Amino acid sequence: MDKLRMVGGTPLKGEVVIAGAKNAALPILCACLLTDQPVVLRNVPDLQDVRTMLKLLQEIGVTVNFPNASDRSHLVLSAAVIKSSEATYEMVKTMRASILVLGPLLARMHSAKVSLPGGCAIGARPVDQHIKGLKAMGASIKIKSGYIQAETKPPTDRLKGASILTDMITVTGTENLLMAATLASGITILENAAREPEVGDLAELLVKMGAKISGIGSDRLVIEGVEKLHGAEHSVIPDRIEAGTFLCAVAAAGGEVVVKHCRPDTLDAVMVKLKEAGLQMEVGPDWIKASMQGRPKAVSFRTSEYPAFPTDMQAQLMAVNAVANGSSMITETIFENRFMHVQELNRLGADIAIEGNTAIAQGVEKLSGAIVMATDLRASASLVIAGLAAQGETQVDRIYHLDRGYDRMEHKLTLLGAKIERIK
Ligand SMILES: CC(=O)N[C@H]1[C@@H](OP(=O)(O)OP(=O)(O)OC[C@H]2O[C@@H](n3ccc(=O)[nH]c3=O)[C@H](O)[C@@H]2O)O[C@H](CO)[C@@H](O)[C@@H]1O
Ligand SMILES: C=C(OP(=O)(O)O)C(=O)O
Repeated sequence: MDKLRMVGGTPLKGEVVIAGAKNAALPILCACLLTDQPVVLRNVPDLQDVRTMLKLLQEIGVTVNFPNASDRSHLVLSAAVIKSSEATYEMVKTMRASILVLGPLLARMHSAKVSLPGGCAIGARPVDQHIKGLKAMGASIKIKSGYIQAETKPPTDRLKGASILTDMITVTGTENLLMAATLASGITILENAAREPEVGDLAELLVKMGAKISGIGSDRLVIEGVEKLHGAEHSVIPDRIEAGTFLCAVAAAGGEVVVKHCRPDTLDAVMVKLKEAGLQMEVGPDWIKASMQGRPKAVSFRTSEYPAFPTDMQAQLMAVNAVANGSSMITETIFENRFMHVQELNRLGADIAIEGNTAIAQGVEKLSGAIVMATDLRASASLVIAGLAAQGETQVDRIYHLDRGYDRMEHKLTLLGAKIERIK
């Protein structure tokens, strides 16, 4: 198992180029199942979850081509032939986003068998709203032997448009239902839809493929189903979480970094908090120049759905608070168990206590390097940030979690002057 070893204390300096968003790329890759024509994608991040999704799509019958061998971000996918409508437990257990094949497969093939994802480190994460929505669209769904078995009925076999109000805001739930609705007969209204930019990016691609969607970016999506979608070209939006992670690294370790090829307009809530923490930022159309002198100030925050502060940035900003001047309260409202990084940050000398869904951090002047263990994707990022700010050597174990969602993070940090290396 790979590890990251770093020696902290060096301020970061230089430029970092942000990759395409994992959470936009994953549903977008699944959208290619909705058409028998090729879909051309650019700015796809080269990370483990994308490789897993491509493997799953290939098992289903999708052909995947990289037109330029040296550029893994440019892909052509063709789902001309679907040979299987199944996502096995083996695939789904390594990546929950595999559930995103359910809506497109059901819409196009009229049946799908997808393993139930089950819980994971950050929470139970049920998919009941995906199932409820597809049932409202006329699908018959059984849960058998750990699998969601879904089908639509003759004579037309098409899903039917429906008005769907989800019990809570769900990102992949909205995406699954949105994709399914594009090929349904009639009009689907998704109320309480997730407004995350990644949902909007998927919707933009679907429109390019011939889907009729209005309300993109709002919490009410109206989809008029069409009989067929066609091929399209699309560039995945930049990853706001990767950009935010690098901004937090500068806030914690100090220095001056230009975060390039990002979308500052998708980072408002994160930038407000980092500004409060003392990070100086100059913002351009697709870049943020961030600089930090001295210690950050502690900032309290709570996670919530977009456009509020993202849960996927909670651990990274907590690492900043760990070395900040003062104390902060961090409330996690999306996932019930997303504080696994706290005990590892404390192993580095942080002073953070948990009370229910709130973490109370007393900033310390210096963290000291130690061996720590990554428990999930963003927890790993927070440990790397803390390790960069700590005195001495830190080793982060189990970075396969980090590799799921970051495109060569240690390489990008090395270019910024960090003393970091991967140990195989
Ligand atoms: C691949 C992807 O895009 N992952 C993101 C997506 O995950 P994901 O789409 O899985 O997260 P959701 O938005 O669905 O989850 C939000 C909350 O709703 C609950 N829920 C969700 C669906 C459902 O059917 N029933 C239910 O109870 C979840 O357990 C959670 O408490 O959004 C999360 C919240 O922004 C992010 O942290 C993840 O990075
Ligand atoms: C929780 C995350 O991803 P996933 O939903 O794929 O587990 C994340 O990106 O932080």
